[in-house]
Amino acid sequence: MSKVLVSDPIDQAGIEILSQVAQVDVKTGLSPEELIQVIPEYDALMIRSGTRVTQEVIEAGTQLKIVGRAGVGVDNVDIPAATRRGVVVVNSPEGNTTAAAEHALTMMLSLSRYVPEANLSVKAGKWDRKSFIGAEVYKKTLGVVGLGKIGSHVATVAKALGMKLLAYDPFISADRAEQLGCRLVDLDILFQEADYITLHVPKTPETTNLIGEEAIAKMKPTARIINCSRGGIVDEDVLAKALKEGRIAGAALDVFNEEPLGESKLRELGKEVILTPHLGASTAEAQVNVAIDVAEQIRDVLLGLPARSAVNIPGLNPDVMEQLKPYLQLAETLGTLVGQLAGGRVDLFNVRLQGDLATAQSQPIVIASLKGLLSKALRERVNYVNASLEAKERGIRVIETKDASASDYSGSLYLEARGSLGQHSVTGALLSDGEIRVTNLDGFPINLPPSPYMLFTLHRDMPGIIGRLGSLLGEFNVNIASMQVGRKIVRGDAVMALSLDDPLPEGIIGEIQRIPGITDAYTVAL
Ligand SMILES: NC(=O)C1=CN([C@@H]2O[C@H](COP(=O)(O)OP(=O)(O)OC[C@H]3O[C@@H](n4cnc5c(N)ncnc54)[C@H](O)[C@@H]3O)[C@@H](O)[C@H]2O)C=CC1
Ligand SMILES: O=C(O)CCC(=O)C(=O)O
Repeated sequence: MSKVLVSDPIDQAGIEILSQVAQVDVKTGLSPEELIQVIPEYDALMIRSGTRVTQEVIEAGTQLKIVGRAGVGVDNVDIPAATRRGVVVVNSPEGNTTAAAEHALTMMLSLSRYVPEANLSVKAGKWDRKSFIGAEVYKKTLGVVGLGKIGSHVATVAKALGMKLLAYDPFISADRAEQLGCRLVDLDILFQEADYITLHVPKTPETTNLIGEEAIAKMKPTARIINCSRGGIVDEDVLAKALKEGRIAGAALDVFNEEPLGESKLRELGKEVILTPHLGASTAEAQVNVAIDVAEQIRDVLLGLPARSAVNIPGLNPDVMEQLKPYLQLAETLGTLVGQLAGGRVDLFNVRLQGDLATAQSQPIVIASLKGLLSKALRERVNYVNASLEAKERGIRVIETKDASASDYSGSLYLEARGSLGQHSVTGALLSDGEIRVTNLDGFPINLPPSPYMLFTLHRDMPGIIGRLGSLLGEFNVNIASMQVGRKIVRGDAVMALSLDDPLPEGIIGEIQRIPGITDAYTVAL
């Protein structure tokens, strides 16, 4: 039975799903050393933002197949290290969107009306109304930095509050911004015009210290900043100084460079600052959503099924994956076949989607073909996550093309590989019942269902060869399941493709190659 380690607090709904397929151990609060010590036992790791999944953790996790982040941000996981090791990393891209957006809006309104400080004052026995004269957000300008899922929800609600909206997001179209009632502007204009600036971006080299000295210098003295995205996007020392000097009016932060927040000048400030301990996703609803979403994906991956929100399998949209599943199997089978025909050290790999298949998204099919191509060399180490990276690191040049006109079947896949045994090609298609057929080998038309053991020969089309090969296999006690001959012209070059019930014994290939008329022979094990 698989074993899952849950190393951060996760809703019980997630634990129940995992328990259907695995032994689940909940061990929260592990030190980095303790995590490295226990991780070799586990097939899956489920985390929130508390656990850092470093390269050391990934490398120690020799059984690890999947890391599930019950939330959005995966900046606490070393994705390149996971990808290199073929470990799938999944998250819950939408489970806490509403919670995080509502927290940002709560921060904005609380900051405007000094709610936290006023509350403390009443609880301390005071009745001070003069110190808490706030500001209305109605008709004020909100600058949304990052108009993704959370930023869009914030914009929608802020619009209903009567705010004017500016947005900065280099990856969002002006049309999309307009639909949300936002004017898409440059960052400088947003900084200059906004009364409130709310950040909803991932932490990247471009967004690190986005709010620093230069940005603050452009802001109005009445500007207020809200950060419920990631620590480090705001330079905390610069912010504390600007607030102390009254260069901006306020800030509300949920996330920090170091968490838990240690010593910080921000703690010394008054009602103009609100600090919360990374509570954006902390609603009962969001925690159920993310736990279920991620636990289901871990369960599926442990059962050998694809994950719907893998962050390190590029471009594999879940719906597209579902439609393409039979073709992924075809691609992997043909990749394995052509990889063995071409031998090791493949340096060029052509993938051509033909006929109806030419309209499909090619990337998953290329990845599946590469997985097959590398399967002999890398065995179970190669998977959908690392196939492209492994191919790149081996110097394999991958060329993908599409040809809608070139197919006998409604859709087919052509793969060609150049390796130590020369250049070889295979074409394959799916029958109406989903069965795979190899329809062409090195330019020779055939019609062969793939089987675990196969033998291919290149020979002259002349009488007696098939008989001699059959007798030789018989002598070695190898049973032939099916056989196909492909030729372009009578008595010209031809290929023979045999499905075998048994693996070929050592040394037989040399004997096959010595049969007069046979110029080459290859074995393939799928
Ligand atoms: N405080 C909390 O508890 C929570 C924090 N988050 C964080 O909130 C952030 C946003 O999450 P989502 O909206 O779900 O992500 P998302 O991926 O839907 O949106 C992010 C947006 O940022 C944009 N973006 C990327 N680089 C940018 C740049 N240099 N400048 C401007 N825009 C840029 C992207 O185009 C995208 O539209 C993430 O950092 C996530 O980790 C998410 C959930 C809870
Ligand atoms: O797990 C949490 O509470 C943090 C959520 C978060 O920051 C995220 O989903 O990116």
